[in-house]
Amino acid sequence: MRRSRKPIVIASRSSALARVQAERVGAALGRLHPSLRIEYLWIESQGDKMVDKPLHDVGGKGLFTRAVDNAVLEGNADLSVHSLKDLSATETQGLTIAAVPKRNDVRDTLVSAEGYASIDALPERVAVGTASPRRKAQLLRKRPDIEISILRGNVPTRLERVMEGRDGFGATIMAVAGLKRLGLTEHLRFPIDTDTMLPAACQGALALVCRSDDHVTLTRCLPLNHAVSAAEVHAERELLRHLHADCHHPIAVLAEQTVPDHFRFRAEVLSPDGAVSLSIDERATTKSLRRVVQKSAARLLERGADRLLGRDSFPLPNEASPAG
Ligand SMILES: NCc1[nH]cc(CCC(=O)O)c1CC(=O)O
Repeated sequence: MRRSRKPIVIASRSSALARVQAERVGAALGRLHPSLRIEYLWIESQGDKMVDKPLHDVGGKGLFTRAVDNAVLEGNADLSVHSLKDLSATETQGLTIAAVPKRNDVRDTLVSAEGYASIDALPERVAVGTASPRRKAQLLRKRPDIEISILRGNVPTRLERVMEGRDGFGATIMAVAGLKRLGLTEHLRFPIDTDTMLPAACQGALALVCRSDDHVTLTRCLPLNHAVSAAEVHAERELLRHLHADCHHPIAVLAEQTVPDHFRFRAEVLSPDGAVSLSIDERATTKSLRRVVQKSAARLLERGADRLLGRDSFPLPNEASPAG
């Protein structure tokens, strides 16, 4: 058939991490469909070019994904591969997540030239570079003395700036998954357990995105979907939607299957300075997960999550201060 000779075109950002991720997915699709040619369309995003400013100043994280989304929407590519953490929790009109492969390590890790083994071990007033409001708030919550400064750029650049001690950064926090995928495992000596630092929604997971009406690509991608990972990340994205939040907000959320059919669902909403935090820690079954997410969101909102997220200028009620 002619159709099977048409290549499958995968669009992706051109950063080192994005390339590795897209090529892994391409290789897996190639193994599933040996008669298909796999081609790549590398797109340098606006966000990758502007590394010195906070994301919200350069136009939000849509900058990283919009050009790639458009390539798929316009038919220049069949599929895009993203770190799911970088995607908005609301799907772009006309696109859908075709598959979520098995999720990688969800944790963050502490990276420093000095080899500090934990957040507690960091020296007083050390400068930690991060552009993540979540990591900033979580660090300040544990260590209010730490000086946070903005460190953006792709993973190898950030690593280099910290390891060479340039610009005075004493340490940074990175996702374990990104370092693993890039083969930078020598920097994975000090992972932070999820009780100490709950990760961002969908950390460690990839998304294969295609046009919602492209049943050929949807069908081809389906075998790459990992049902448990998909259930976890869908729960995490649902919490973000209930809270009208994304990764610009100091929010952490993790759904994890503990034993088949049973999940632990944790979330944390912080004030930007880490002074206040609200957390929830729930159990759910596959069947109840959706309801548990919804109830958790309602409870976080009741306890003042909206105000923590800066949607209201009212002072915080007393019960919302540092206990949570
Ligand atoms: N924000 C950038 C980003 N998006 C996805 C990853 C790593 C891989 C992942 O979490 O899936 C990273 C790097 C990091 O946070 O250190």
